[in-house]
Amino acid sequence: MTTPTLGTPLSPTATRVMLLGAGELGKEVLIALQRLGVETIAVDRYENAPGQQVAHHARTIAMSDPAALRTLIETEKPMVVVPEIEAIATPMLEELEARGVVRVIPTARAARLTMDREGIRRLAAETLKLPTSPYKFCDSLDELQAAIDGGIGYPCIVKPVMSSSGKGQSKIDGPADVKKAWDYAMAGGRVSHGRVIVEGFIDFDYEITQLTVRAVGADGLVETHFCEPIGHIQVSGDYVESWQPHPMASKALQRSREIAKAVTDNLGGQGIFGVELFVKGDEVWFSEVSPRPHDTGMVTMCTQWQNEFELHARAILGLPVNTALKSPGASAVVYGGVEGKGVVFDGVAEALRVPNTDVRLFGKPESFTKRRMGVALAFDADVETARTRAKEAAGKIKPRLP
Ligand SMILES: Nc1ncnc2c1ncn2[C@@H]1O[C@H](COP(=O)(O)OP(=O)(O)OP(=O)(O)O)[C@@H](O)[C@H]1O
Ligand SMILES: NCC(=O)N[C@@H]1O[C@H](COP(=O)([O-])[O-])[C@@H](O)[C@H]1O
Ligand SMILES: [Mg+2]
Repeated sequence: MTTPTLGTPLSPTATRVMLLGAGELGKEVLIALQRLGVETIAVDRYENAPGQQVAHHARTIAMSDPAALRTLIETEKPMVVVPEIEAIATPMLEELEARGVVRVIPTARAARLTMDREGIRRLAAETLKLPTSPYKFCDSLDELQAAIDGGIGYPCIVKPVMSSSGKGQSKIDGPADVKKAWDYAMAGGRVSHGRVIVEGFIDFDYEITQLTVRAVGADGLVETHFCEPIGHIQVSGDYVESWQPHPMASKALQRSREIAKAVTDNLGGQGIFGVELFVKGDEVWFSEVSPRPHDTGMVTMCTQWQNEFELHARAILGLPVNTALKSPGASAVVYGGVEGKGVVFDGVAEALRVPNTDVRLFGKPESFTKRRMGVALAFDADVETARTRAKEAAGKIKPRLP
């Protein structure tokens, strides 16, 4: 591999990078790329997505439509395409990558395998033999009931195969919940699919995200770098709070990193991955992986010298990375709380008066009760103080209809 060269944006020498998905995570990747003089194209399914507001170019298409995706990539001719959400026509990305039209981050195969839960779960559990919850894939309510009766048992968790941030996910505690969970999954997936995964419930002590970076070293070979583990709390399958570093016994940390390395080695390419793991004592289960920055990793905006978005940008461009921690810290989510367009945010000044805090408002054009609209960040001498302050700051921000 040759040493990377960067060009001048909006000129014939520009290094052009396209983000497929331009939510809060993509917005920060775009900002990191812009700081390195990269020309950016932000694509999303709706107008004025957060990342579209900071990129050089904004495009709105149905990213799950293969023909629309191909036309866009062939027209815009980016050097690199960076998937930011799951719901993308990834077989088309594989085709374009195979034809040498574009480079996909980390690889088109990784984007395809992680776009639905089946690809990545079968790879982790069946090919790599990593420990996971027991699971079955089902295409009907009858199959779901049979899977539960046939061994998954209660409690268990049902998720659409294509969904994220807990959409369509629910816990089943007994036979009375099965139909409700099926109906909820059918309504909640990102692409209507009619297929779910049912997983046995893991009674973990805590869960972490192990951010793992594959970046090119001085010798031109890809090296793996680990961030400090991120602890988090999820409500209804969506993250509400995260902190870094999460204290871990050395054996559990070592096991977590072995699992993260096994999965990311197989997925390959360059970039950051968010490896989600459940931990009980020294036992560690693989849950899933994002081949991109992770929502719980937003905490790194106040805890690392190079946050997860900067790490992704650097790894993509073939530049060196530094995953060192700067300070313990925490993040807490600000939900919309209301339904409507053009919401206003009261209490930002009060939030920022909480010591050592910062705030990101994503600028999403429309609010839903449970849509993530912003995040509060706090650093401190210890994680517990940071958590308290991040939650206090988040609680002071009040979105309302204009
Ligand atoms: N088998 C399980 N046992 C126990 N808890 C689980 C299980 N599966 C999921 N959970 C809980 O639900 C959360 C969300 O699950 P998962 O990560 O699979 O959903 P997701 O929709 O992909 O979320 P995201 O896209 O935000 O990562 C997990 O972080 C965990 O707290
Ligand atoms: N867990 C995945 C995740 O957090 N993804 C982030 O949420 C955005 C979609 O938000 P929206 O549903 O509010 O449009 C995505 O674009 C990405 O930034
Ligand atoms: Mg998850």
